[in-house]
Amino acid sequence: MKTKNSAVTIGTFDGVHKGHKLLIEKTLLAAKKNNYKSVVVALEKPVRRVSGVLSLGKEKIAELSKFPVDEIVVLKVPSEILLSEPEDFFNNFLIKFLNAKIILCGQDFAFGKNRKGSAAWLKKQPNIKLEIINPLKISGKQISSSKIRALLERGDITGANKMLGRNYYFSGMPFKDRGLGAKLGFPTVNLKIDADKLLPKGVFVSLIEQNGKFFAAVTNIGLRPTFGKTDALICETHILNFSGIWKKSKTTVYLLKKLRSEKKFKNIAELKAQIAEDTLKAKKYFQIA
Ligand SMILES: Cc1cc2nc3c(=O)[nH]c(=O)nc-3n(C[C@H](O)[C@H](O)[C@H](O)COP(=O)(O)O)c2cc1C
Ligand SMILES: Nc1ncnc2c1ncn2[C@@H]1O[C@H](COP(=O)(O)OP(=O)(O)O)[C@@H](O)[C@H]1O
Repeated sequence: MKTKNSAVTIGTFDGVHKGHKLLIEKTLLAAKKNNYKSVVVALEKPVRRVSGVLSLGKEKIAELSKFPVDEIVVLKVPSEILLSEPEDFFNNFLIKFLNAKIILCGQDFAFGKNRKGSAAWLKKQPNIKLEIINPLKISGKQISSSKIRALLERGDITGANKMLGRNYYFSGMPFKDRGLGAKLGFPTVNLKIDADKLLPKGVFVSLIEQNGKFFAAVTNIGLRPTFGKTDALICETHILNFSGIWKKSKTTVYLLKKLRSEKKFKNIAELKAQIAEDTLKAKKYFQIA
């Protein structure tokens, strides 16, 4: 049986940012106008090595599922289909499998061996309409996943959130650490986060969520240099006005604003005073006492 014709958008969609949103909305519109089904083809992760991803596979699917698209297809990276000649990908996957009639993509999208299947290449193929979407700009700056990654690496969470059109988040399971936080007067929820996820360093105003419940908080992402530097980045969150027990189930942290960079303090008293100040600033941000 022949499946319904489709309007297809293809991309890596790392972060599912505001530019991606525009691309998906245009795909939905094209599908509606022509009575086609709407399809998003997303690469599981960037083909080229990156310092960390904005969205892990599951997060990407969750973000893409917020749009009323008919179908989401996730392609493994690397996969045979992505490494094949662009003709194979085009004929077997896009035309025969998806019945694509319209393809929408960003200027720089390319698939197939040696990135031969570029937008220019697609334009030359018969029986297909190609719509290239110009990159969306914010205050004159082009939105892109690599730009957002660079902003996060600089700790510019405000800039990154603007381009994402949402607050940057990450999830993990809480784990028990050395118990120093409570002794310090600031207990923290420590999260184990997938090593592929990009984490900005610093102290942030944040929201912490578990089972749909959100709490105002402060989060430190760093190496804790004052207490004997750790090898890998640690992520710890002190919840404002909370003194219960945080359950050992999936927890998500949303970063709202950077307060400062992490630093090595001369002694515990100085670190304690600084965390007290961070906490006060976060309370002011949320307008809570
Ligand atoms: C808001 C906040 C800011 C922090 N800032 C720093 C910092 O600048 N330098 C540092 O060495 N540790 C910092 N820490 C980490 C503390 O050293 C950490 O909470 C303490 O070591 C507790 O460790 P534990 O998880 O083993 O109990 C910060 C923690 C929080 C919650
Ligand atoms: N305000 C709070 N913010 C974060 N965790 C809190 C808070 N109040 C109580 N807790 C509890 O304290 C635990 C962390 O205590 P802490 O001494 O920092 O231990 P750890 O060494 O595991 O970081 C949390 O897992 C949580 O159950």
